[in-house]
Formats: sequence, structure tokens, C-alpha cells
Amino acid sequence: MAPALKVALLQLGGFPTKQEAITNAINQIRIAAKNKGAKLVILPECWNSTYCTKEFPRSAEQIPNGETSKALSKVAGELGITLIGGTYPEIDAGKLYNTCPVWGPKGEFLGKYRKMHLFDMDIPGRCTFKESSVLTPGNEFLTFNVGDTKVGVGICYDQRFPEFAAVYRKRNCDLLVFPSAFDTFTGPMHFELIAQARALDNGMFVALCAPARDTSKDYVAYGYSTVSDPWGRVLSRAKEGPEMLVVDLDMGLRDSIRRQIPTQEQKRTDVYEVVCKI
Ligand SMILES: NC(=O)CC(=O)C(=O)O
Repeated sequence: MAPALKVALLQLGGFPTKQEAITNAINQIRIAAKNKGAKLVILPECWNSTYCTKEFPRSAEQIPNGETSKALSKVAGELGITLIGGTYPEIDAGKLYNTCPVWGPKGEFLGKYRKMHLFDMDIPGRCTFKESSVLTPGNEFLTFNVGDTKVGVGICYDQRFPEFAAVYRKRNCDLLVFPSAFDTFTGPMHFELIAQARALDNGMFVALCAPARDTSKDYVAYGYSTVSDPWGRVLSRAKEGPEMLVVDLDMGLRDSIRRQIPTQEQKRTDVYEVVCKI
């Protein structure tokens, strides 16, 4: 049987400057790989700048040619790990995206995923956010392998769409990763629940990697990064502050639920179906 995949989720704290955020992330990535033995390291959504629509144009970079990307590619190659670079704002041909880049163990660029479902939510007095006022949505899925494990990527709000995760299941993914930044209103109600639901729906691991909570910010992230196993159980959860989760993903759990509760084969595709149009 294939050995478990060791994965680290870095629930990073905020810093006053992008350069400080990058330096801290690189230090934490080194600890995850060298001290904890992680082969796959995951960063959160919008970890190197403030999560705010006004900030996106100011801090946007080209991906993979900007300063954050260059630093992440270098450290992935130096440590021989696969690195899911969380998200940061991308500028391309005059358009802005909320983008997650990925590098392989030689520091090679494996691809980027642009948030497909933009976070437009209006809960009066609690949380109002309109990413679509500045961002363009992406239209492409991203998958890659870490050894035998096939990984799919989404970003935060994407996790609310069961059909989105079902597409990755149809593409035979074993692990779905969402760099995320839920807020303190929806987070306690939905964050872990959604991770468990998407994991169970699809018989796959789901990892949600969030920034640490910082109450000095306009948008206060919830924290509580989490990993659910294919049976829908929480494997690991962080608290509010900066923290590193390190988990072993045992693919025996994927195999057992898929064999014992074979919902994928039992879908009534003669009656209904999830269709991917790209
Ligand atoms: N930040 C997001 O994209 C989504 C979110 O916070 C929520 O769905 O709640």
C-alpha cells in the first residue's frame, strides 16, 4: 500500500508589509518540510496582503513572474516539496484575479487556479463583500499529482458549490485543497461543515487552509483551518492564531469508503448528471 502523504497547512499570521509576510511564509515552509517532513505544503487565501477589494489592485503581481512567486518557486525547489502557494491578487492583461499558483519539487511551475466563484455576499451588519467589483472570475480547473495522490484546487467561496467538487471527483482527485478566508460570522456555521460535506460527497480528503485571525483588520478571518477525511470526519483543526497543521493522508480511507459505500457508481446518471462544460 502507498505510504501516507504528509501535508502541512500553514495558518499564517498577517504582517504590515508584503516582504515581511513573504519572509515569514518562507520560514514556516522550511519548518514544515525540514522539521515536520511535509511533502505537500499549503498556504492560505490572500496571505501576503489585506483581504480587501481596495487592496487587490495595489498588491497584484504577475503569476508566476512576480516577487512572491519567485520566492515560493525557489523554496519549493530548495526543499523538494510541492507547494500550493495560497492565493494572492494576480494582474494579467489589465484584469485582476484571485489566484492560487502551484510549484513542484524542482521549483517548476505546475499551474495556477483562478477563483471561479467570486465572493459576493451581503449579510447586512455582519459581512458584505463584493469581489466581482474588482476581480474577474477564472474558468479553468487545476489538477496535479503528488506521487500517486491526485490533487484538485479551488479557492474559498468555490467550496460552497457541490457541483464544483463533483467535477474534481469525476477527474479522479483524492484530495481537494481550498486556500480560504471565511469570516467570523459564516466561519463558525459553515467552514468545517462544508469541508466534511464535500469530503463525504466525493469520498476524498478536503483541506481548507485559512489565515490566522487578526482583529485589527477590516475583514477579520475566522482561522480554524481544517482537514476532513473521505468518511467526512475532521482529521485535524486549528484554532484562531498562527498555527501549523500537519496531517498524514492515508489513502486506505479513500479506498474503504469508495468500496463500502459506492455512491459514485450508484448515481442515477440516467436521470441526472454533473456536466463540466470546459
Ligand atoms: N472568502 C470567501 O471567498 C468566502 C467566504 O468567506 C464565505 O463563503 O463565507
